[in-house]
Amino acid sequence: MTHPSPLIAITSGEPAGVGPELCVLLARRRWPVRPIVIGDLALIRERAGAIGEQVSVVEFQPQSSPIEGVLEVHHVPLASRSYPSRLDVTNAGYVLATLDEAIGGCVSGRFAAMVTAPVHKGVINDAGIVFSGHTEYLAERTATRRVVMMLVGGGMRVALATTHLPLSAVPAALTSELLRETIEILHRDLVQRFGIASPRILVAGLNPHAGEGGYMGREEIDVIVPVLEALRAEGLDLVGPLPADTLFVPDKLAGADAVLAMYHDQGLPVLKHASFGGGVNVTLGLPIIRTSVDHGTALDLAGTGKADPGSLHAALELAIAMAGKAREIRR
Ligand SMILES: NC(=O)C1=CN([C@@H]2O[C@H](COP(=O)(O)OP(=O)(O)OC[C@H]3O[C@@H](n4cnc5c(N)ncnc54)[C@H](O)[C@@H]3O)[C@@H](O)[C@H]2O)C=CC1
Ligand SMILES: NCC(=O)COP(=O)(O)O
Repeated sequence: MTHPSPLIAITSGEPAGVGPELCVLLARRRWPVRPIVIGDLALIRERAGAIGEQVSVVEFQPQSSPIEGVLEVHHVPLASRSYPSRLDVTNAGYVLATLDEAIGGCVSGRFAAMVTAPVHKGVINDAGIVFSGHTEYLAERTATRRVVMMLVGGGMRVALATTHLPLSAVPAALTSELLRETIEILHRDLVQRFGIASPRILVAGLNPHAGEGGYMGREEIDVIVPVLEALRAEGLDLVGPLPADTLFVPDKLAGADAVLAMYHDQGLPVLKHASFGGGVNVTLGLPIIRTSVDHGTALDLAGTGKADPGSLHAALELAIAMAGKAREIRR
């Protein structure tokens, strides 16, 4: 008996950005799952036309069998017609509706995972909706108290202890509770979602030279070291706190399964330098699987067909691998 291919939701993101056309390009490849784009059917057809892609775009019918080379779209209507590069606050609710559709489908088990094309945080906030990113939105919508953002690319996995907050707010946000829970989630998901039996995690310090014995900041002494010692006593393989400037040299990374950076721009520039266009953003700690592109809406490229689909492809590949691991665990 043949099993139907798992469905994976691909949210098409900000309609004026490159997300819709990157979704169109998914149809060029054969996937071992059934990718279902979530977005406005007419928009996806329009963007396929704009970039000269000859692909049949049809409305997703759960009862029908997938047809090779045909792009299936679960239709969520735009509020207003969208034009490449032209942000429109009236479509902010639409963007969130596509996310809600995918989240609901993952929670109910209809979708095996969700993959997100980029959204524009600014225009959603301009519409009067407080929104700092998918990561925080997914946590709220799935009632998950703590999630961890991790990027995968260039042979590295880089997780973040803090994400979208001003740099000046980072030290106060780095509490023992946050750090402990972040490391626990990272360790657990590396085991369960990535199949790494005993992950080794390199942990960065916050301050230059990891605080230089307290002369350049005390967060290492007061927060990071005590948390690492407590978790090591529970059997976790943690190295650090390491000075962030030399943590990413190849010798240090060899043998490590992941790096934990203390803030967004401590970890991500290194990873993006190594993998931009092919990196993947994963949200750990959720009850569902979510991966995403490593780039933003690229409004400067929207509608031109010049945007590189590599990161969306890598995000779908990783979601497929993670969904496969989840099926193995359930068996
Ligand atoms: N996963 C998500 O939803 C993400 C959303 N964003 C949002 O995107 C918006 C724009 O952010 P920016 O900082 O301008 O970053 P961006 O990634 O949109 O653009 C930065 C540069 O990278 C280029 N670029 C981006 N994606 C590309 C691709 N696929 N192929 C070729 N070149 C590409 C752009 O043309 C631009 O020159 C912001 O609102 C930001 O919050 C940013 C990162 C991730
Ligand atoms: N820098 C990563 C980013 O902005 C994407 O965040 P999210 O929307 O995946 O939470």
